Amino acid sequence: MQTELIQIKDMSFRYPKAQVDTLKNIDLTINSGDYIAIVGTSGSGKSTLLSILGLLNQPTRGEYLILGKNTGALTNTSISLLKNHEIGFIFQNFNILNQLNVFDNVALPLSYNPEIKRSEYHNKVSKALEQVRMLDYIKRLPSQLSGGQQQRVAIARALVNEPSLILADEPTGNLDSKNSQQVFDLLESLNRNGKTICLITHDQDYAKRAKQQWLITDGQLQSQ
Ligand SMILES: Nc1ncnc2c1ncn2[C@@H]1O[C@H](COP(=O)(O)OP(=O)(O)OP(=O)(O)O)[C@@H](O)[C@H]1O
Repeated sequence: MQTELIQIKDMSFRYPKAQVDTLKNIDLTINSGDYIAIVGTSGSGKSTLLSILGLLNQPTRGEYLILGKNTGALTNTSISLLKNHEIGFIFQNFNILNQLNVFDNVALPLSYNPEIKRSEYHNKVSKALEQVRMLDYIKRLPSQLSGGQQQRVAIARALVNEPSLILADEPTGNLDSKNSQQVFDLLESLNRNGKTICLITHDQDYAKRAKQQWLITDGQLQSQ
């Protein structure tokens, strides 16, 4: 049975000191197991919507619920915990730390999770690296990996806490077409295995590979 993971209700967002709303009256439901793509041109509001979904910004009006919890009613500490436990981020520029090896990069989100003991790190990191077929590279530094491999490490880091939702912001923006294919194949296989994915992209062709498409135009979201 599908459960409602994310509910956004009549939500608008305005940046401090801005004259107009960047996001306007958005309604969006994401169920567990969904794979949705949000497409839009530059400046349409994709990253802003992602910042709301990822709990980096709070709506100015309207509601954002995760697993039935109204995020507007939570303390900053609860928001941080929710972000760390329930959301895995994948960015265009990988955002992995060059001075840390693959193991330490993937383990990073675990260190913000007080419920996880150090003795559990190895199993959890190995499991995440196995899912992206990077276990053989566990001791390497990022500089010893290709761009595609670095992005797979970043995906493992997004998976390590077993979050409810994966948010992928232009995950192949810095990759060639072969590596991009591999990343999308990987996202699809994660989704087949039950992961809920929200992809943000300006690329219609990649968006079509998701199960559902939404278009954002000038801060307004509509189903495709
Ligand atoms: N910190 C900010 N303060 C004020 N306005 C902002 C801020 N960040 C973004 N904006 C504005 O909000 C609008 C949407 O920006 P956003 O970055 O969400 O678009 P985008 O669709 O992700 O664009 P791109 O594809 O170029 O990354 C733009 O008009 C932008 O100028």
